[in-house]
Amino acid sequence: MVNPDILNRLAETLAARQGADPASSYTASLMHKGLDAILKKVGEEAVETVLAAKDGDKLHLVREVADLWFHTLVLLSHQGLGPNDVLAELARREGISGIDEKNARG
Ligand SMILES: N=c1c2ncn([C@@H]3O[C@H](COP(=O)(O)OP(=O)(O)OP(=O)(O)O)[C@@H](O)[C@H]3O)c2ncn1[C@@H]1O[C@H](COP(=O)(O)O)[C@@H](O)[C@H]1O
Repeated sequence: MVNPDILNRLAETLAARQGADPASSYTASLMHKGLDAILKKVGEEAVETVLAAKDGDKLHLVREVADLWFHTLVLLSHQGLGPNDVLAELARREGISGIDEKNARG
């Protein structure tokens, strides 16, 4: 299994790209273009993910989801957020669903 720390390492790299010379990297260039350009990429990658899922090629799907995750991480970083904010929300929901299951069982 791949070490999940990759999300935090990538987030640190993305934070370092904020304000860097746009000519120095893809991420620095995208962040320099601003929120609308980042949102456009997130939308494109979401559509490409849907198309990959429909074509039945699992490697293609994994690569498109990686592109989508990467661009959502760029979005989070641009907004002063990071993967831990999303993981905390998922953990909170896991707690909620645990409570719901207990209630459902009576
Ligand atoms: N994980 C990624 C990553 N995933 C996807 N991409 C880029 O996202 C783009 C995907 O867009 P497209 O498929 O539409 O390809 P494109 O035509 O080149 O994109 P556009 O010019 O149309 O925007 C490609 O340029 C990919 O290289 C990524 N670019 C960088 N990273 C990581 O981010 C970190 C910082 O990267 P740099 O900013 O490049 O140093 C490094 O650790 C990289 O590994």
